[in-house]
Amino acid sequence: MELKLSNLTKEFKDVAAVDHISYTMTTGVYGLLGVNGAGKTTLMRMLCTLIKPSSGCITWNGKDIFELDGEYRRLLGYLPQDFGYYPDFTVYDYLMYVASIKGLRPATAKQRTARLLKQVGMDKEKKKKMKKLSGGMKRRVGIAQAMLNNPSILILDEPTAGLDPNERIRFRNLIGELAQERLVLLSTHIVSDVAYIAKEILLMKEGKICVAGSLKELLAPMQGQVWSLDVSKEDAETYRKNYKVANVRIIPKGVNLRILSGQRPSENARPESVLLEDVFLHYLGEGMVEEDVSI
Ligand SMILES: Nc1ncnc2c1ncn2[C@@H]1O[C@H](COP(=O)(O)OP(=O)(O)OP(=O)(O)O)[C@@H](O)[C@H]1O
Repeated sequence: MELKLSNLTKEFKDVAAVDHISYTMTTGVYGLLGVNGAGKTTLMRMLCTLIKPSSGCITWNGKDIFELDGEYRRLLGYLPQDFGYYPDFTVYDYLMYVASIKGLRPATAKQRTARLLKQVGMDKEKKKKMKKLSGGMKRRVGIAQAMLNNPSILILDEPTAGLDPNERIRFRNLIGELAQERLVLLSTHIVSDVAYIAKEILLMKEGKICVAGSLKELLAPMQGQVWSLDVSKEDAETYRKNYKVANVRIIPKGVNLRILSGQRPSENARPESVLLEDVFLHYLGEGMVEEDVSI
């Protein structure tokens, strides 16, 4: 099983939303990480054959996916960022309806729906109307609908958007489970969504993959470049101007900074182990501020 992107490009008027991407994926979870506007959705929509590339190609086991057409789409499950549902349908009826659109026979549809409702933990809620579900529950139904045809390729666009931390963990576990026998590509701008479960993480910026690999491979080159430093509020401002600061935390004596630097930024700086957040900042240029710190 191999999904291969070769020199894949999608241009809209004056923007290259996806810019000459080449990458090969097999089974397991692939995490596509990038800030808003990086090109994640455009890439995923091409992988779902919803839009055609401007140039380059995507092949599944060596064959162009647009030529495979329906044959490819039968292997595909997709959860778009805003997935449409009928608010007055119950969860069960909604899934049965999607199953019929996907061309499943009624007996298979019933069987799959029952199994998926259990797998995504929505069995008890199956008679609830879609409009009455929480954000996390809706997302779980979203995954279930994408899984109805037992796809070999599962594409999830921002599946954890709007979820609380518990739902996020639950979701990660579910995705990890589903990826045992299929290719799962999941986009997010939340680092922790992919840090634990992705076999490979692709960092995307301005239409390009700037770095990709396993968590270990992404962390290794940055060892020895992450520091923790306690400073006064006044000094913090200077450090923030002069260094990439991955995190700012108020402490009783002032401010604790997490600094990315090839050189020790101060004698008092303590080395820290690298996190995926640091890699994100290093390549994508955005850090995190834990608290409201107007310094
Ligand atoms: N149909 C379109 N027409 C014109 N420009 C578009 C179109 N779709 C996307 N773009 C542009 O392409 C770029 C990438 O957008 P895309 O939605 O793929 O990014 P993203 O990484 O999914 O962002 P987000 O996390 O905000 O959804 C953006 O500059 C966007 O404005």
